[in-house]
Amino acid sequence: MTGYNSNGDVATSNGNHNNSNSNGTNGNSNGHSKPVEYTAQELHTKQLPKVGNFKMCSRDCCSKQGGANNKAGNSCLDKKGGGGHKEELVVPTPQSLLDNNNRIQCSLSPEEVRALRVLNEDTYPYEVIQEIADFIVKRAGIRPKIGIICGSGLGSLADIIQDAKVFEYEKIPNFPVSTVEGHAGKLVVGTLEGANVMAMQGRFHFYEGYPLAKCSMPVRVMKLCGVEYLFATNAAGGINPKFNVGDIMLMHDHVNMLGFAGNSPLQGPNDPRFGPRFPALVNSYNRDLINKAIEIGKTMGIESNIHVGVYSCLGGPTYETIAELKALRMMGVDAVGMSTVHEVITARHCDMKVFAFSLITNKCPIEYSDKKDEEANHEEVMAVAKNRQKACCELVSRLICEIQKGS
Ligand SMILES: O=P(O)(O)O[C@H]1O[C@H](CO)[C@@H](O)[C@H]1O
Ligand code: HPA
Repeated sequence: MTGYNSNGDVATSNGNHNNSNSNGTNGNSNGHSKPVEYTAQELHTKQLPKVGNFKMCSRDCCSKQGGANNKAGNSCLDKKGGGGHKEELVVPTPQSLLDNNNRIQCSLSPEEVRALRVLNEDTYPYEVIQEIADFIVKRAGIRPKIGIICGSGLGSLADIIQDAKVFEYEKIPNFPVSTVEGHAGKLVVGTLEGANVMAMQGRFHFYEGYPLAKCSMPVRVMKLCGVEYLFATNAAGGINPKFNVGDIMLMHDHVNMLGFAGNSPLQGPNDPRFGPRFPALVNSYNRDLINKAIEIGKTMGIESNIHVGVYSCLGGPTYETIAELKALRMMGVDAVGMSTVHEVITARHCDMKVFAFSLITNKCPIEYSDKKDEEANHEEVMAVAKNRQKACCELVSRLICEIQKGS
């Protein structure tokens, strides 16, 4: 296995991470050029290459180009050599990096190694998150105070932002990409009700294959951009039998099912620049904002559609079984989804104020039935979200207006 030790050095599974081969000399025994040398500091200071230019390389490919077995060193990994991918940044397969003694043999630059490391590691170093935040703030020209995460089909929450600067996730260095329908994959920065805001039109879910720390990494980006308030929204199934499709549940607590299974966005070494090792989560959902939202709901004439309740996040992408739904209800859960909790944990860890709500897009069945129309599906989720986007937008804008009045 290839990995990185705490110094940022490339290491192989046998723990050998020095830059010499079995003869104690540098590189080239298999045609790949000199092994990479870099310091941990270097890994954190260089501009990152664009992912779009990456091309995969395998040992076979190297062999064809005269790589692994070529004494002349004409590897496609060696950009100075006679390799086939000279013009491109090559992402090597792990095997192609190892010589016959299982030692790293390649000519990746420190920047390339760092980009690969960020791509492959579960957690993001503080410095990388700082770079992403700087990238956004510099181009947006403002420091946002409120961060919004748009739930499935609720991307219109970002469409009401004025003087918007839009960043596609793909064009933000080291940002993951959205893969779910109803999550456009854009970051929108601008103003709403006079407040500087940034909104994620598209969030990252565990079931997309991202580790939780990666799913909620944008919350840390928000923090380093200057965000003080996180507004997290989601589409969810209503478990509380009093909830109807189209209702809004203001989250006042959560049950972290992924946490029960030993998974947390805060797993791994803790960086105290973000927050403490053991953060408390009681009072995670700002009571003042919940009360204000209830008042706003009354003035909007939708008080009977507004509830306060407990959300639970499961890993997805399957919707829940009847037995799971019954268990969740017994645990006091009112609405269920596949997101938000890891974002809230990350936001509370770095001391952001949190407001979150679920749009109830479907009623979860609690009895076995053959009726197909009682089964949850993503098309229905998005259709309901589209129908209720006006109310959700109004709630969010008016709450931001209240925050602005108080500041
Ligand atoms: O939580 P959001 O992103 O709103 O999306 C919800 O809708 C999708 C399922 O229809 C899942 O991703 C679930 O989490
Ligand atoms: O019923 C649901 N279950 C899980 N996630 C969801 N997202 C929308 N509806 C649901």
